[in-house]
Amino acid sequence: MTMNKIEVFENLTLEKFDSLVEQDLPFIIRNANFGDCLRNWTNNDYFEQKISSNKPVSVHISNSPLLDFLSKNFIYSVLDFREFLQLCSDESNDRYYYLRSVGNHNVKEIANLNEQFPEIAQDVKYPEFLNFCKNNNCPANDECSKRHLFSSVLRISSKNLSIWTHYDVMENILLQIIGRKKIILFPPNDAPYLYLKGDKSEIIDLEAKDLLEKFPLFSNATKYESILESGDCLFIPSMWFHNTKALEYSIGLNFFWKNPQLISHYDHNDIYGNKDLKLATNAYVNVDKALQHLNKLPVKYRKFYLSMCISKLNRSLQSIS
Ligand SMILES: O=C(O)CCC(=O)C(=O)O
Ligand SMILES: [Fe+2]
Repeated sequence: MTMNKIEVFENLTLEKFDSLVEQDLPFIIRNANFGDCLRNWTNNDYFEQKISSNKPVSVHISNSPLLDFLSKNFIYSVLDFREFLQLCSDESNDRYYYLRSVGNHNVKEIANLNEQFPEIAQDVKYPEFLNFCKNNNCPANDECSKRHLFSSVLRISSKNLSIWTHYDVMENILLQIIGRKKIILFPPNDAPYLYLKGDKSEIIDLEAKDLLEKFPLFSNATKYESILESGDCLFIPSMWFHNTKALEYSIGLNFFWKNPQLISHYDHNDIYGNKDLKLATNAYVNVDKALQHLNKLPVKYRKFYLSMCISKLNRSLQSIS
C-alpha cells in the first residue's frame, strides 16, 4: 500500500488557500483563528452554563467503536445534549456515542450551528481565507466570487469511535476543536479498491489483521494519513474517501461549501452534502436499465454486449485521464 503525507500549513492567505484547494489534495491548516471555541469548549461546565438542560439532540449509540452505516451497528436515540456530553466524554462507558448535528426538523433541514446551537455559535469565527459569503440572499452564482457555505455540522464522538469510510460531494473543512483525531483519506481513483456500496466502503476495520485477506484489492489503495490536534483543520476535497477515528473524546465542526460551477448539478434534496450529483444518479439509473436489458439475453450474447459496454465506458475514461 502506498502511503502519502498530508502537508501542513500555517498563516494561509486567501490566495494560497484557493491555490491549495485547486490542487484537489487534502491538507491541514494549523493555528488558524476559529475564535473562542478552542478555549471555551474544553470543559463540559461551559456547556452546562450556556445550554439549558432540555435541549434534545439525535445521536448514534453503538456497542462497537467502529460505526458501520451499512450493517447499521448503532441506534439513533434522542438525548438531552448535556446528558449526551456526559455519556460521550465518560471513558468508562462501554457504549460509544456520536453526534452529527442535523437541522431543526431532523431530516428535512441542513445542519447550521447558528440555528441549532445559537448558545455557542458565537464562539466560532471563520478565518479570512475561507472567504464565506455573508449575504444570505446571494444567488450563489458566478457573479459572486465568495464561497457559499452549505452547512456547519457539529460532530462529537466518544474516545476510539470511528466513522465509516465514505465520500461527500461537497468541499469540506473539518475543524478539530477538542481532542485528537486520526484521519485517513483515499483519492477518488481508489474507488475500485475500496469495496464500495454506494458512497460507503464495506471495509470498516482498517486496523484488522486479516484486512488484506478479506479485501485483497485494498492493497492497491493510496493512503493519506495524519493526526489532527486541537486547533488543526483538514481540507477534505469533494469525492475523496475519508474516515476518522477519535483518539480522544472529540469535538469537531465541519463546513461544507458549494462549488459555484456545480450549483445546478447538486441534488436539491441533499441535506448532508453527500448525495450524488443529479446527472450521476441518472447515469446509475441508466446503467441499471442497461443491465436489466442485457440480463434478458442468453449468456453468450450477454457476455459479448457487457464487454462492449465496458470498452465504451473505458474509452471514455481513458480520454480524460
Ligand atoms: O470526524 C467525523 O466525525 C466525520 C467527519 C466527516 O466525515 C466529514 O467532515 O465529512
Ligand atoms: Fe464526510
